[in-house]
Amino acid sequence: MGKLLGIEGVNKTYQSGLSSFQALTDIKLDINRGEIVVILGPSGSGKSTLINAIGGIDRVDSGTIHVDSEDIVSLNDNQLVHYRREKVGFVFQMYNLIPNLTVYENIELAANISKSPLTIDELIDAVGLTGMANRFPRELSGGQQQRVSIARAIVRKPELLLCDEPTGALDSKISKEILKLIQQINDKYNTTVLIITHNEAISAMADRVIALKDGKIESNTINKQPIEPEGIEW
Ligand SMILES: Nc1ncnc2c1ncn2[C@@H]1O[C@H](COP(=O)(O)OP(=O)(O)OP(=O)(O)O)[C@@H](O)[C@H]1O
Repeated sequence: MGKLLGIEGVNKTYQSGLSSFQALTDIKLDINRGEIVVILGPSGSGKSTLINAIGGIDRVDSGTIHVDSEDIVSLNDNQLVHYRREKVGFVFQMYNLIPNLTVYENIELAANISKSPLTIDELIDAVGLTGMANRFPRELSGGQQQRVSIARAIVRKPELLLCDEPTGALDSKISKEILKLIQQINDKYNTTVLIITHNEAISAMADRVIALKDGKIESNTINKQPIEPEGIEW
């Protein structure tokens, strides 16, 4: 399998006015290529801060974050843009689709900044949206919108798919379908997947479960028998 991500000694403090808040403390974490990792923790535990640092959206104060052999902490802003375009796909709780673009065009926008994107029509089929290429986001259900956002995230074939509460706005049945799609993508493209959630049930489908508490890693557990998302007891 081999290591994809190596995090060492990462700290992050937010300043607001005169007060400061330490959101991440001495994070150390290795993740292998092709793993599905669930990052669990209560609100405020630092999950988004950690995933945003891994995705090159946000900067940390100290430490190293190696993706392949490159330490992204040492990259300048332009290099970081390049890193995000080449290696990272993001999925958020609220889909963040562009309302006046169709399904096809939302995905195309992301494809356009890649040298060799996946074929959009094939991808629309693969995420279960056959026949919906010309619909606008408002003509889709929440689950369907999340499928578009997943297609948009993977059209550039990223090594890392970072999902921040991907099922936070969906009911349990649709959530399982979305998690199933994420698992299929992991299988098909060997994409390494990080899923942030406060829903402990989702950890049943993970290869590795990281528990965060007060900005620290409380546990890092290998799940020897990950289950299919449809079997998750919500
Ligand atoms: N830009 C910011 N400025 C100041 N404090 C921040 C900022 N962003 C996050 N924080 C604080 O850092 C802590 C960790 O936030 P983070 O969003 O990483 O937590 P989380 O585990 O993702 O929480 P949630 O599940 O609610 O999204 C929180 O206490 C939050 O208030």
